[in-house]
Amino acid sequence: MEMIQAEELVYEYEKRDDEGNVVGMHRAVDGVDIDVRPGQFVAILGHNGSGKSTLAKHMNAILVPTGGTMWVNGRDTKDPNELMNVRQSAGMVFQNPDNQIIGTVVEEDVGFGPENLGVPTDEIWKRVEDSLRAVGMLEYRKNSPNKLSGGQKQRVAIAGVIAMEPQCIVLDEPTAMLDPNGRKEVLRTVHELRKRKNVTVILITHYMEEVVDADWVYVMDSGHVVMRGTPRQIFSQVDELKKYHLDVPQVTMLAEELRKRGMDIPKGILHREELVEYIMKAQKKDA
Ligand SMILES: Nc1ncnc2c1ncn2[C@@H]1O[C@H](COP(=O)(O)OP(=O)(O)OP(=O)(O)O)[C@@H](O)[C@H]1O
Repeated sequence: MEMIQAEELVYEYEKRDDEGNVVGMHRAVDGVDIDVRPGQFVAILGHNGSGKSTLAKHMNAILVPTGGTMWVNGRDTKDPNELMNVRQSAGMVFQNPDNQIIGTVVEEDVGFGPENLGVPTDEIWKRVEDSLRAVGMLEYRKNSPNKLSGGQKQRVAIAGVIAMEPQCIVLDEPTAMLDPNGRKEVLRTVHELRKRKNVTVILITHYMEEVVDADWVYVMDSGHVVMRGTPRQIFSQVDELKKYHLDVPQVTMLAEELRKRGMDIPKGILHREELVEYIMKAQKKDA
């Protein structure tokens, strides 16, 4: 069974005038099909306003479709009886860590989720410890979240989500407000989590570098999925991506430049080491 499945998903927001009267509808997601299998790392790319957040909010029933269907762990999110199950299956991490952290002490904050689920107290403490360890924040358990860096706060927010033991974690531009170090920290944490807990990860981002290790990539534009494939397939299509106002990772761009100038390098290079190998080979051939 798929972990996340959308079929012909449509979501329309109401457009309102200054007085608050509904003056029309705006279709933010327009007939989207996606499939995410358990344990996969799937990335969703798209420039501002392409509908990524609206789609993400369907994955734990913050929004329910106005057309089509979203299943989370096999459950239709439109069914009110499944709400708890859906919310427990897929945890969400948002852009701004300040809006997600409510506790005044780190460990208390991480414990809120399981507490709300009615988890017994000693089990809560076990989960808090385990989750903080998984994101590398255990030594900060007694700290006040206010004093942490953006990256650390975001890792606490992630710990708060995994303490609820979801099978799937949806991260909606979790690094958008972070400096380069914070971004690296959070990304490393997400990858560690996948390895240790085998959770399904859905990462919404517009940083191309964050996508190279994904199993599958969806590109969105104007509410539609316009490209889908492995990172290599997606980043081989530099011109197509430009059409959707997206770049390719720097290393892919550099490889593309060299390829255009006649060096024997294939399309869709994703890793620096790969590029170095090809350059070395090309040099040897010339020598
Ligand atoms: N609450 C809302 N009410 C009305 N329109 C909205 C609302 N939220 C988003 N929209 C509109 O829906 C479209 C898709 O927005 P969405 O936030 O899903 O895109 P996004 O790809 O996540 O963008 P970003 O990268 O800026 O977060 C945009 O045109 C946006 O203006």
